[in-house]
This record gives sequence, C-alpha cells and structure tokens, in this order.
Amino acid sequence: MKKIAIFGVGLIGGSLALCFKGKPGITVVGHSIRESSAAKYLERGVVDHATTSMREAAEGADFIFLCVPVGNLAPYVRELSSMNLKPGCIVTDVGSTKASVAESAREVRLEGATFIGGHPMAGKEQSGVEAASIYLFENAFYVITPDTDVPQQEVDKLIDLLKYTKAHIIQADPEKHDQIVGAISHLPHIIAVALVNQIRHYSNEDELYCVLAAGGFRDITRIASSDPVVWRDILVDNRNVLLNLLKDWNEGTSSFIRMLEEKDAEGIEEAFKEAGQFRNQLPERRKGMIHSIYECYVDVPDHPGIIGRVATELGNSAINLSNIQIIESREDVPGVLRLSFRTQEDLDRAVAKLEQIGYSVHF
Ligand SMILES: NC(=O)c1ccc[n+]([C@@H]2O[C@H](COP(=O)([O-])OP(=O)(O)OC[C@H]3O[C@@H](n4cnc5c(N)ncnc54)[C@H](O)[C@@H]3O)[C@@H](O)[C@H]2O)c1
Ligand SMILES: O=C(O)C(=O)C[C@]1(C(=O)O)C=C[C@@H](O)C=C1
Repeated sequence: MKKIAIFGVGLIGGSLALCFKGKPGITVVGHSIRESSAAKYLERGVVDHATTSMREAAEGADFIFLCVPVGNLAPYVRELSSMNLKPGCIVTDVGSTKASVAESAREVRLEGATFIGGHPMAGKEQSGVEAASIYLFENAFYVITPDTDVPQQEVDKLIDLLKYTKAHIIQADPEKHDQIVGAISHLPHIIAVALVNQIRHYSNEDELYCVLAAGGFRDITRIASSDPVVWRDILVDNRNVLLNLLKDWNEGTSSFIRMLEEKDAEGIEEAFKEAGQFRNQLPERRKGMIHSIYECYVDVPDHPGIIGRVATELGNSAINLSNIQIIESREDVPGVLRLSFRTQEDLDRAVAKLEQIGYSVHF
C-alpha cells in the first residue's frame, strides 16, 4: 500500500484526496489541527483515515502533500525535517507561491526524503473540504518546481501519482512561477477586491449600486469572494513581485485617466481592440484559462420548469451535465442558461441536441 498524507484537507487538499482515494494500492490519510475537522474529513468520505497527530500522518508516508495556507508551509516543512520520514518519501505542497517554500525546504534537511514544490492552476472562490471536487484539476495545468539537483526518478514518481488528477503537469523555476502567477492570478485578485470595496463604499450612500450590478461586475469580481486567510498569505509572500506589477497597473489606469481627460476616443477604442484581440486568441475551453469547463449558453423562454426540461432532454440522450445555472432571469425577458460539461464530446452532443429541438445555443 502507498500511503499519501494530506495536511490541510480543504478545497485543494480535499480535491487531491478525492483524486487519490480508492485508487489501487493507495491509502489516503488526512491531517487537521482540529479534531472536529478530522472527523468531518472521515464523515464526508474524503480520506481513508484522519488524525490530528502530525507524526502519525507523516509516519511511513510515501507522499506528503502540504495543502495549508502559504504562511504555514515553512513551519510544516521545518516540523517534518525533525521526523523520521520514510526513505524515498516525496514531500510536496500546493501553495500558490513557490519561491519561499522551496527556500525553506533547502534550508532544512528532509532526511532521506525529497521536496518538490507544486501548484495546481485550478481553484475556485469557495474554500474548505465542502468545496472539494474530484474534477477540480481535470485539464488544468499543474506546475511542479523541482530544484535542479532533484533526481529525475523522484520527479517521475510525483508525476506518476499526479496522473490521477488528470491535470497537465509542467515544470518551472520557482521564481519564474511567482512572477507569472503573480501577474495572471494574484494581481487579478487584488484588482477584484479593490474594485468591490470601491463599489461597497459607494453603495453605502445609495443601494442602487448593488441593485444594478450585473454581468460585467459579476464577471470581474467573482474571485473577490476568495478565502481571506489564504489570500492574505499569498499576497504577503509574493509582495515584491506584486509591488512591481501594481506599478505597471497604475500606469495602465493613469493612461486611461489621460485618455479620458483628453477625450482621446481613438486611444480608448484602440485599448479595447488590443485587449480583445489578445484575449480572444487565448486558448479557450481549457480549465485555468478563460473557460473553467466545457460550457455553452442557451437562450430559454422564461417559463417555470425550463431548467428541468433542458436537463431532461439532455438526460434522455445520455449527455452528462456537470452544472446548470440561470444567468439571466427577469419577468419580461427571456433567460439564459449556462450549461457546463466535463468533456468536449458531451458539450458537442448537447449543442447538437439542443439546436435540433429548437434552442439557440451560443458560447
Ligand atoms: N483556492 C485556490 O483557488 C487555490 C488554488 C491552488 C492552490 N491553492 C493553495 O492551496 C492551499 C490551500 O488553499 P485552499 O484553497 O485549499 O484553502 P482551504 O481554506 O480550503 O484549505 C486550507 C486547509 O488548511 C487548514 N489550515 C488553515 N489554517 C491552518 C493553520 N494555521 N494550520 C494548519 N492548518 C491550517 C484548513 O483547516 C484547511 O483544511 C494554499 O496554500 C493556497 O495558496 C489555492
Ligand atoms: O478560479 C478561481 O477562483 C481561482 O482563483 C483559481 C486560481 C486563479 O487565480 O486562477 C487561484 C489561485 C491559485 O493558486 C490558482 C488558481
């Protein structure tokens, strides 16, 4: 039996546990600092065993996944270095920053074990084991950041296990990772939070701000609902990268201020054109980029029971829906449903079926 120990069975740790649990020759042990959380992991069937003892979880483990907030990674690595880990054990983490944890692992000696940093580029704004999903990493990129002196066979051991996530594994240098992920993940979270808080202040004066907030505001601010502790740690840890990125961001907003002051209509149009062209050529329908899953939008009449009808049509054709959501529903206007599927094939079949029975489908 291969033992996989997961420290912090929340959104990411829980999703990993679900990917590994029940696979041949694998047993999954979850660790929490709280008795009640360990009990919950078992209750939800996410792990085979749960414990609050770090030593018990780590003892004899073939793989150790550290899935706690970034600020806790260094203390965990230090604590593990004082234990007798199983020879050949791979210690990895899922933190959203990679340079500092790699540095901590270099500073201590994990006797007989190897540290390889990791970061699945998939997530959501919800947190905790309740939000965990076996599908979270499917088709996403999963970055691993082994130091150059880590033997390839150790790297291969981790890659081989991660096949259960169905993610695409890529290797990167930790500093380069933090620079790039700072720009495409951490900076957007700061912008979303700053924007929501700006509107929150206005809405204290007039509630119409909240009433009128529609698709545009929702699209750009979903991630403002992310876990405060997790994000506090990420931003503090990657602050040097972020301070530089925010300087560039300020230049971008200053340029808009200039264009508005100078009534530079052409400049504004050009900025939208350039952004649109760049965004439209980003790979679509890939988790971790623009579409989190295989999705389409269906215009529907505003009739009671319409969701049931669409779901039944797809079910009758044995097409598996992974999610269905009303994104527009007002009394006098037709609605729009967002349908999500786990595979391109399901999406293609659903589009064909829905169009055949007269629905208008778009992407
Ligand atoms: N949320 C995302 O989208 C996302 C994506 C990829 C990677 N990550 C990284 O994954 C890690 C976990 O994030 P998550 O989203 O699963 O968060 P989460 O809140 O869902 O899970 C965090 C887990 O750590 C435990 N924990 C919290 N504080 C702790 C402490 N002080 N000591 C010990 N355990 C503690 C919690 O009980 C929970 O089990 C973070 O390092 C984060 O940067 C997050
Ligand atoms: O989709 C989301 O909600 C996420 O925030 C996921 C996201 C991202 O920014 O893309 C967030 C943090 C991670 O470290 C990796 C992925």
